[in-house]
Amino acid sequence: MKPSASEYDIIFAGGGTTACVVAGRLATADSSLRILILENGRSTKDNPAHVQPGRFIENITTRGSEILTLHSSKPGINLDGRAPVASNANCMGGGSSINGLMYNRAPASDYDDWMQLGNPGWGSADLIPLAKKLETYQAGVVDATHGSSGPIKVSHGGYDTEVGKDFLAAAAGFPRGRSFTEDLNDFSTCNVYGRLPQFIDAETGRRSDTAHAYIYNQVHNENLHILNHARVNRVLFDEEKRAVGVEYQADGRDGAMLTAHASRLVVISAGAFCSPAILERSGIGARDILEKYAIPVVAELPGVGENYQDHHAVFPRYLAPENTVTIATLAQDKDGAFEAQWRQNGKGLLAATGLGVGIKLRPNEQDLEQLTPKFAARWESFFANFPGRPMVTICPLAGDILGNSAGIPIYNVIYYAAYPISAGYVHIRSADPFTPLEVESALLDRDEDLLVMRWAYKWSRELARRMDCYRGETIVGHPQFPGGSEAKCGAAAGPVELSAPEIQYTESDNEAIDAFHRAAACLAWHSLGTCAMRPQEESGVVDPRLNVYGVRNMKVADLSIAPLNVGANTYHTALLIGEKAAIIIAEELGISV
Ligand SMILES: Cc1cc2nc3c(=O)[nH]c(=O)nc-3n(C[C@H](O)[C@H](O)[C@H](O)COP(=O)(O)OP(=O)(O)OC[C@H]3O[C@@H](n4cnc5c(N)ncnc54)[C@H](O)[C@@H]3O)c2cc1C
Repeated sequence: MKPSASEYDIIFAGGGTTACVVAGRLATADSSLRILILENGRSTKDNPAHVQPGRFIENITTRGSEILTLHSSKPGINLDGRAPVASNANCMGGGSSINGLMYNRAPASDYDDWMQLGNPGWGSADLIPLAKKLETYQAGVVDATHGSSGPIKVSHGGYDTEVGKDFLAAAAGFPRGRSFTEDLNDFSTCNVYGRLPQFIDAETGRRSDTAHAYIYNQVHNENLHILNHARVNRVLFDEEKRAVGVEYQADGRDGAMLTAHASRLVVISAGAFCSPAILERSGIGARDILEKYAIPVVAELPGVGENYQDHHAVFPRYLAPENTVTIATLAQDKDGAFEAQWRQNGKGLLAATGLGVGIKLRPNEQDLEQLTPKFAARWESFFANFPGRPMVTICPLAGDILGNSAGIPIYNVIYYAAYPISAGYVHIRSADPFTPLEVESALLDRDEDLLVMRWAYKWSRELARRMDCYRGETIVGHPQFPGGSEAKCGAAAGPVELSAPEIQYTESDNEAIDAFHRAAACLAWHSLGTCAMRPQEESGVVDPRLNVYGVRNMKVADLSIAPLNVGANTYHTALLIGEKAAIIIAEELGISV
């Protein structure tokens, strides 16, 4: 699967999550198609760092890691001048090769909204059959939405943590009127607790990423070529604005600038940060940005790089008893028992993530009071008539997402806002592909977004302190409540009673929570929206067949095409976009996938 020539039928700029689905489906359908995938990062094939689920925190917390590209955003207006860091995966398989493996499907109404924006074929009725097609569901009943023979494996992994069990037990006793479900991922269920499956193969305990599921299993196909450490600079056009190939740099900054030719199609699939950047370097974008960097205008599309969205997340830290098994326990496995077990039967802590239960939470009337009248307009227009839409997702992690080096057992009770209102942008700062991008994250820019986080903090803490494993809060990783406040954080001997009264927060406490969020909220690695699939006159970049407006033979296929946010972790939506893109391209090639 090495490049043998510079002539191809289809070239993919980026070999991430979505690209692997599309390229893999097309290569399977027609092995005579000459396909080239140019991926900036390394190969992930059978690399334990990528295939062992338990190592995901290690992947994302290792400083200076080659598999994560960091983007320093502009200081946020609601963040006391803090400049949040956004990041994307930088390796074959993209996010699917390094992410937290959490299987979380968005509500059907999100895709129906996409369709109503002028995108026929992208509604839930079109996409749910693809959700079935792409998966082998090992986490419960195969039914109307879950599949049994797709390439992506979904299970509960190889190890259930006590932290997860404690969370569900606390939820059962927490008197706030939410029940339980067997399936949080049927595209409509919301506001109930349950298990959240993971992208893990139940039989092997391996991560189910798109590089292994769609590409690496096609070694027999000599027409499917992968080039790693190849950074796409720009797309090349003929005089009729037909994309005819790409210019890319191999092996880093000092590598040679090469070209590869595509006779049929160039697919940009470099993710929400890098796809708009490739478009801009190719002369597609807002005129003033292109002219600023002396890039000849090929197509004037002011929407390129705009509409950047993510989820806003916080990871409060709670203390657990000394022998609590968390993901950090893997580091203490000096005799290699976890490794041996994983190799023997795909079970144990290496076949787990420490995640696995949670709730997609919506406010009831009592909660809406806490959200104050400022939130009323947003509630009425976006949530009230869509019962499948969560306001936040809350889930415990047996471990510390920020890396727990001190050896103290820690668990997080993570919450993230499912639909922040704030939206930012991503643009180039130079025609040079190695210059860092200009990113405006808009994290918590809107006061309504801060209100949602305040509510989520209180809710998640009430659950956390009822968990059997609760031994109090760490001081760092929580609001600094004023002296004498009932809400003050610190170590505790054990959990409160399930029926204990909830903490009553004062106005000063609320201010402390907001200050904490300004200082600690972060982007959730769920970036999307920067090459939006919308009508061109509404700042659209691609049409419903993913064609870039104003040029020919060029499509975008990744999460950048999402016109609106989705209320769930985004791997699943990337899979749907990949399956849909494969069908669209196959139709145009006259083959079937
Ligand atoms: C740390 C992390 C944790 C996450 N956890 C979860 C989770 O638990 N559950 C969930 O559902 N989702 C999760 N996500 C989100 C999910 O994985 C992503 O949204 C999804 O994988 C994005 O898919 P994509 O195809 O849009 O982009 P990507 O998968 O990011 O693919 C883009 C690819 O393009 C490559 N590239 C970029 N620029 C160039 C260039 N110039 N030339 C060549 N190649 C280039 C990149 O290296 C990358 O491989 C997580 C993401 C991250 C990063």
